[in-house]
Amino acid sequence: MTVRIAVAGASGYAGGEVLRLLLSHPDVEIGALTAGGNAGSPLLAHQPHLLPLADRVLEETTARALAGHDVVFLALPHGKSAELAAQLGDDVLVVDCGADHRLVDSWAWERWYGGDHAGSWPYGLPELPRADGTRQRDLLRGTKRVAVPGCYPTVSSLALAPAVAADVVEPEVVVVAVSGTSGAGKAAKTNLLGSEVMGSLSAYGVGGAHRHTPEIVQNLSLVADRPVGVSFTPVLAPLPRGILATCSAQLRADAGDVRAVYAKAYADEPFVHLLPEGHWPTTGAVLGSNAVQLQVAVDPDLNRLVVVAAVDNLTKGTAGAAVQCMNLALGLPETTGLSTVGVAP
Ligand SMILES: NC(=O)C1=CN([C@@H]2O[C@H](COP(=O)(O)OP(=O)(O)OC[C@H]3O[C@@H](n4cnc5c(N)ncnc54)[C@H](OP(=O)(O)O)[C@@H]3O)[C@@H](O)[C@H]2O)C=CC1
Ligand SMILES: CC(=O)N[C@@H](CCC(=O)OP(=O)(O)O)C(=O)O
Repeated sequence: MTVRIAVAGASGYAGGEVLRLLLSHPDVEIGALTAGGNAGSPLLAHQPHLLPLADRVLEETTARALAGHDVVFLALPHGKSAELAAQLGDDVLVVDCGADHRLVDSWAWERWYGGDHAGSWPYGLPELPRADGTRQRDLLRGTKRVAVPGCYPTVSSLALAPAVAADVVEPEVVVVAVSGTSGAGKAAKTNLLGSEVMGSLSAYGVGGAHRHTPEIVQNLSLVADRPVGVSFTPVLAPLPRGILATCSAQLRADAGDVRAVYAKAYADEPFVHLLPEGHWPTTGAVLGSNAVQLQVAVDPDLNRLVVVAAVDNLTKGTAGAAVQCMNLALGLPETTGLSTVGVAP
């Protein structure tokens, strides 16, 4: 089977990573590549690493340019996907890397993003356990629409889901996650341009103010089948890629062997790995791979669970998840075109 794909937002970080992965995917032929203001310029001017596509010129992002493809990846700024997606046929698989279709509740969309809610699509975190004992991947098989998760919700939901699902922690969790700058996208922002970010770490969206808070709440509440409170603090770090999340929650008195809970939860998952005891996740180890590395510890003085998790924000945090979900939706082996091997050093 060969599927013809288009990428809207091909000049950006997420679109570029989708293309990097798809260039190694055996079942894909790359069709239209579109952009916003950079339409008309060569792809190579924006993605110098994508040499096999050196002859490609970016087109304007329109439904017409994206028509005639089996799969369309949308890697556009928030709020730009919904209108475009509505113009793409129901028979086309649309994989949206943006936030437009992630949140189920309209009030949450309006509070955190503003404007009209476009409705929710099947959420693209295949490994997420559901309260009924199934996994989220069951909702992705054969779907024609996928809402790819945000990068912070991916890593923190996977870090906490086993403990929440097994009901071994109190339903109030704390996440502090350090991210590389590519998470913010290419669009120039003065605080990302160099001097301010290099050699410095800075927290932002503090005090429950980041728009990923409701997404993490939504995921963990789905896992628990009851409301879960989330205190989330993101931190910007001077590195191009990667997120390291430190997540914690109060253990119940009778929690038992939490490590065994994690080992069982992810035993059959190809991309989520509980590291052997004594090893700790690092962003460097998952660079360019679709892997999530986890390690768990119990603070005996506080009886608190601490989970450390690492992902590459552009791979499992966006484009890798997008390709993984495409595989599921098309009935291909879930791991096709995706690696769990990072780049070191
Ligand atoms: N970066 C990350 O780690 C993650 C990103 N995402 C999501 O992926 C999406 C893309 O993010 P990212 O690649 O980082 O962002 P970038 O800023 O790097 O890229 C944005 C892309 O969208 C295009 N674009 C911008 N405005 C318009 C417009 N009005 N009409 C058509 N195209 C437009 C840009 O084209 P041009 O070059 O012409 O301006 C560019 O191709 C976002 O929704 C983001 O939330 C999700 C998870 C993680
Ligand atoms: C470092 C940084 O700025 N990160 C981004 C999150 C990127 C991401 O995954 O999320 P979306 O797809 O929801 O944009 C932020 O905090 O807004």
